Amino acid sequence: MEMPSFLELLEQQYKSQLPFVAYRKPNQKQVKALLQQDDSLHLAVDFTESGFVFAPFDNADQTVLIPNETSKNIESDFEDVVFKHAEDKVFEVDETEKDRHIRLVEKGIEAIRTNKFEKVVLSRKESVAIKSDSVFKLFADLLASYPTAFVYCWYHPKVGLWLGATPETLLSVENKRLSTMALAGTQQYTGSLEVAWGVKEKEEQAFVTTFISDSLEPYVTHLKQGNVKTVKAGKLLHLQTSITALLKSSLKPVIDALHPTPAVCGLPKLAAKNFIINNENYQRTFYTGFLGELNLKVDKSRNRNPRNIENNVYRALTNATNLYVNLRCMEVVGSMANVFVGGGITKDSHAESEWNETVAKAMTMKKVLQ
Ligand SMILES: C=C(O[C@@H]1C=C(C(=O)O)C=C[C@H]1O)C(=O)O
Repeated sequence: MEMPSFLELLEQQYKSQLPFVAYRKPNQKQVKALLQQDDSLHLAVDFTESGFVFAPFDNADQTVLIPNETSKNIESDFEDVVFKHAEDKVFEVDETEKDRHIRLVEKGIEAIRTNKFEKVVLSRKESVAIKSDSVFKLFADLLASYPTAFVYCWYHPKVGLWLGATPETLLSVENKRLSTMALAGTQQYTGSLEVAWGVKEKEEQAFVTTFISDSLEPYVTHLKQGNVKTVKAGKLLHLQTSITALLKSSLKPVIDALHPTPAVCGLPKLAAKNFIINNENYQRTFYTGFLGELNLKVDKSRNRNPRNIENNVYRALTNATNLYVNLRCMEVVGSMANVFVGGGITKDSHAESEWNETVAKAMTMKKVLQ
């Protein structure tokens, strides 16, 4: 399907107030969408379901599912339209918000120094006016601006409308092959990937790697960790370690063990999570939750020519799950967008730098909103 017709179908679905998700996986051209045919709220309960999941930060809350079988599947190759952005606009600093975030970070550092936990990820929400006349233009702009991210637009009339371009995989499983990543540590990209990292960034990223490997251990075999490398996400750089393994259990216990990882919550998990819930002055809802394909059947046969009968007999249907952490995202409410941003706090954090980091992260979404 051509991109304009694809976007038109999404627009019709949205106008009819019916749930849908449109998404493109990192470094791919193909944009897919699931269009639900009624407005019921389906839930993923044990992760044996098939469809697209949208899970909140707090795993005590419900995970929404757009079921695969009963939804209409459409896809299109994204044509790279060039979007003209004004030179990065300088947004005015909201001094009240800055003070509030700095006080929150200082409280976090204090809690770490008095041994309440080792790391906590603290975040805030910022409301920004939407200049664009269509959310689908925003979506297309995100697709064009962030080719290496998982880019999505998700809607349910009973939940809301979210868009994002996340650099972080929570978990990918194809048949039994599992891959994930430990992503943390942030600095601005200034033209090179050859950069030095401070002790604070190296330590906070190492916390995430250790946690992920330890959490996976009971459920996998052949666990392997790659080297730590620098990766680019929009105008930011992060430290990343790839982790692979063979899954020997079902999905649910693995997801429960991983989510929320110390990349978005902290360590130990429960103490950090309680601190976040009691001290951030807003509800994260789906920010730092996860989203993506759950148990979708993908055709992995090498020869896709339908006339090649021999190959089709051996068509390899793979069961694939590809989940991403909901970062660099926004919730659209009327003509405003709530942009969500946070950063990892350790004993070596400086509150002012942490504020600046959230300002830089907010630009990922603000760039398409300006
Ligand atoms: C919490 C966010 O990002 C996470 C925190 C990072 C950090 O603290 O350096 C880096 C990448 C993400 O794992 C966010 O983008 O809001």
